[in-house]
Amino acid sequence: MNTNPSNIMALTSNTSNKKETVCIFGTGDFGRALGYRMIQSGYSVVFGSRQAQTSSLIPKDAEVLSHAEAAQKAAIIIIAIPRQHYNFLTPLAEILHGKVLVDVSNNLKLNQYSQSNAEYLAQLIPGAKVVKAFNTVSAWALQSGPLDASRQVFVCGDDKKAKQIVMDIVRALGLTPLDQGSLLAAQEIENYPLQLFPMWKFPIFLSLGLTAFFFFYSLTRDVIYPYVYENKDFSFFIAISIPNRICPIVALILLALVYLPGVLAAIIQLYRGTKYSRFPDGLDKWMLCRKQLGLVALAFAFLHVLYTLIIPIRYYVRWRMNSGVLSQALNNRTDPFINTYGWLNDSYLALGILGFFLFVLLGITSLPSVSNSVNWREFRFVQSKLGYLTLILCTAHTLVYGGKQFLNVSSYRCLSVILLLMARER
Ligand SMILES: NC(=O)C1=CN([C@@H]2O[C@H](COP(=O)(O)OP(=O)(O)OC[C@H]3O[C@@H](n4cnc5c(N)ncnc54)[C@H](OP(=O)(O)O)[C@@H]3O)[C@@H](O)[C@H]2O)C=CC1
Ligand SMILES: [Cu+2]
Repeated sequence: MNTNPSNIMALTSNTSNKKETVCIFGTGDFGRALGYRMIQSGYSVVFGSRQAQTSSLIPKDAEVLSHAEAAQKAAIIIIAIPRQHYNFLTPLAEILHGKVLVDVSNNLKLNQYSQSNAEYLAQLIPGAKVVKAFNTVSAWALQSGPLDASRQVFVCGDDKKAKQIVMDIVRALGLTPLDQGSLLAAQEIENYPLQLFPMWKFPIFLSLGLTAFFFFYSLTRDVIYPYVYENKDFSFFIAISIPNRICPIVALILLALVYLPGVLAAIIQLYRGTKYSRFPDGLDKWMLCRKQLGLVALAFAFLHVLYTLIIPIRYYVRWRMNSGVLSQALNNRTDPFINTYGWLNDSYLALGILGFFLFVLLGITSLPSVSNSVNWREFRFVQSKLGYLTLILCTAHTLVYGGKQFLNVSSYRCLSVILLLMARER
């Protein structure tokens, strides 16, 4: 066993170009990819395999030995073998005693086993120091260079020193280790690769739901009602007018939902009189996907801006403007200039511009490369103070636009269409 400080020194110092020997059990896709990458980074690699023969696929600078022989050559052993074959390790328990065992395995289903693979390994070889790592990088990403995929490697383990050694290897391979704590975190780490955009699911489904709701609401109000009661065909509203009504509303609701859980959490903390208790599960998950909620909201706000910018070139708008001018001319009348309208219109546009500007600023500061360059206090300042200001500006923008008229007309129109439908049913 040689996990003494001199070894750790050798691993961390960049001046020694020959780093220590690492053993990899299993010459499958992942074992080979990892071995290849390690050799490139200056490590000596020994493979432990069932057949001690070199195939052309195995990196040529690596030795291939039996499991027992290979294990004796290194203090760190990476187990690149699926969990269901782990029991072949039991006879090797004596050789593996005191060594750092790195579990890289993944499962096929979420929570496939009650115990995480890494904990199972630790239980099989009680004398070894098990560290979970590398399961979130693919063999493909390792071979094609780290820039192509996520560089983050989640690491967890009960032995601090062992974890440190593994994190240094991760760094030497050009990846970014993220310490996730003790081996208890392994279950969660093993579930990561099986999840599909876990943080995006809720924001995306929510925005789709809201979009559908407001679409039918606006359809009833602006297309079906005029068609039924005034026999006017405004179906072309579906292309721009209705989307441009949906986008700001959904953006505003989502943005409000970014800040609502923080308020709820504060209320819960005040009510409970302590901040040292867990939040309800739903609130916890909601808090965790706030960034994604905010980014989806920003996308909707962006669409709203685009839809608004093209208003002057729309045929319908130009036609309405022209016919307004014509009817004034024909009736020999001039509409007076109303100062209040000037103020209302300009202030609602100004609020919208400022709100959108701050919204974009919020989005930019949530990018990892930007948020890494500011400290926690600065980040908090931008994300909370600026966030609330954005929310206020955007809400004011919407209200000045004519929330009152909008709601009155809408509810009246929607209700009458619904009543008509019900009457038809009978
Ligand atoms: N492929 C990938 O992109 C990733 C894989 N992983 C994990 O890495 C591990 C290996 O995956 P991968 O390389 O793709 O799988 P492979 O099927 O390609 O290789 C598995 C290797 O395990 C060894 N093995 C198989 N059966 C036994 C057994 N009964 N006893 C002893 N050794 C056995 C074999 O090596 P040998 O013939 O040399 O004995 C075999 O090559 C898995 O746990 C997987 O979840 C994690 C992240 C990404
Ligand atoms: Cu607007």
